[in-house]
Amino acid sequence: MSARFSASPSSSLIEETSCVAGRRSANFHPSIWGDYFLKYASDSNSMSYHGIAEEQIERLKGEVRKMLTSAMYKPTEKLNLIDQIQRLGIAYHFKLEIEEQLERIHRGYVEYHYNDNDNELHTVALLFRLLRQQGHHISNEIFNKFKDSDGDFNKSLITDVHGLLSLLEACHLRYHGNDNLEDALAFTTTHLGSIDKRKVSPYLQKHVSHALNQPIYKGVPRVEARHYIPLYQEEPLHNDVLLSLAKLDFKLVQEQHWKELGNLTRWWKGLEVQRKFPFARDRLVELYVWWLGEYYELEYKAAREILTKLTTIISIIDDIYDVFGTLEELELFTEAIERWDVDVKDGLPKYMQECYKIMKKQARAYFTEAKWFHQNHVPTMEEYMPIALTTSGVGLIVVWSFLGMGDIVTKDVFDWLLFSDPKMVKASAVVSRLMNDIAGHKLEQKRGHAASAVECFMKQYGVTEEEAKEELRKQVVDAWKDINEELRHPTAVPMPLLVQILNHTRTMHMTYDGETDHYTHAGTKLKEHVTSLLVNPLPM
Ligand SMILES: CC(C)=CCC/C(C)=C/COP(=O)(O)OP(=O)(O)O
Repeated sequence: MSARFSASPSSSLIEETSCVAGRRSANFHPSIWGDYFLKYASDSNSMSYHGIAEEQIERLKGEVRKMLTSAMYKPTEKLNLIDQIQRLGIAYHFKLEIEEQLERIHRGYVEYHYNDNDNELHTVALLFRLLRQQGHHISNEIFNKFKDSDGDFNKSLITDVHGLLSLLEACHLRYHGNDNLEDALAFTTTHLGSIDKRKVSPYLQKHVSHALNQPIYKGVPRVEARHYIPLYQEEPLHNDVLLSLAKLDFKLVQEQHWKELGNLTRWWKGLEVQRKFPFARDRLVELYVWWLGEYYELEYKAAREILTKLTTIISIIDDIYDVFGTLEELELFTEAIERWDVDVKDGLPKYMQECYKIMKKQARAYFTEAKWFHQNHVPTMEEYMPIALTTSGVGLIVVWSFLGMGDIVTKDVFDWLLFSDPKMVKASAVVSRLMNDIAGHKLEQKRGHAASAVECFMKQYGVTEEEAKEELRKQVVDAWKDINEELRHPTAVPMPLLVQILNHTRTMHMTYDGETDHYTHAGTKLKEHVTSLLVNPLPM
């Protein structure tokens, strides 16, 4: 007999349901943060640090703007300046200036081939990375001049640690068929992994060991800025203006984040989630940090709030389908969602109707996975992937994340998103789903979970777990190449929106990198990110 949900859930609901035979429990660890951030909740708009820092920040911004536009700097110096500004997390203040400077540098490169005589690996690799990142066309053949007559990268480069580091970072922007960058990735990884520490400064050593684990292009911008600011301070030739601006800006924005998270904690407590859904993951803070990964700027306050609230609810729904609900309950629940009226009488705009449909599609996909589990069915990859890409939640998240982005999100953008099956969104979903499946495989199978891509692949192709994971990792690499290609001009929709999807992919990559699902088991990597972004002060 299955339990019935009452209109107002109470603790008796759980007592009633917990005795149902066959119901699983995942024993998710409780919230790590509890009420920690409640102390920051506030209805007032004032921020104590704001007044002190704002004037200083404006002055420093003016100085940086002058540096960026000054004719005194050579293109190479400008590239280094832009790289530092981006790594320090302050590029959003200089979007137009950076765009204009890179445009000029690109023109110089295309029309005057100014770079052809540049044999410094660092400069060439930085030029390549910054231009591709901005959507400009630049061929990977630019690196062929660093190869010898056998087609291998020149052995003399091995001692150029700075150059190798920049080449490694550039490799992550490769497209399909950029074979020399595949070689470059192997070459740089091998040689950077065995550098002679006596010959390299401690600053450069730290930089190298970080880049080997976390390439800048795939890193979450706010997390990387928090890592880079203190590291940049150790760089003997650092620029004081950039450093001061980065620190002040980080602190000012952090104060806003504290307040948002304080208010979200208050909202979350009011929902009494722990009492009503004790079986579910309580991950408000982790989700908030995910969405800081998408946008951390002050202007996206409302967007972060929308995303955090909606995804805390989706996370509970995910646990109802994946863990707690019995098949009969899940059927009732899915039918109830299906009954949501899309054709509301007064006529919702079409894109809003689509939001309903997406939510229904999500519930249907969760239900399909639940049925597979209850029927012990291991689908083929062809059967599995369309459903699993939906349950990755990327389609849903991209729609929700665009809602708070203001006027840049036009009707055409929603048409592209909802009706054209965009390659960028699909590739992002592939990265999220496959990395999630690889990371969660062992523990999910132990507690009982629908088959993941790892099992589907093993069964269909008769291979071992390691072989399946290896193949799925290759598919992740290919999906990243799709993403890189979609960022080329002319882009399907304005670049900031694609960067938003890129940021989502980066956040998922960070969460599911390796063999642990860091969202479910939030006590290690994600806890470190919460601590560094929202608890530990940035040394001033
Ligand atoms: C991107 C979205 C929708 C975020 C909301 C929270 C959520 C459901 C996270 C994924 O959990 P999981 O790692 O258990 O995922 P799954 O159950 O799909 O494996």
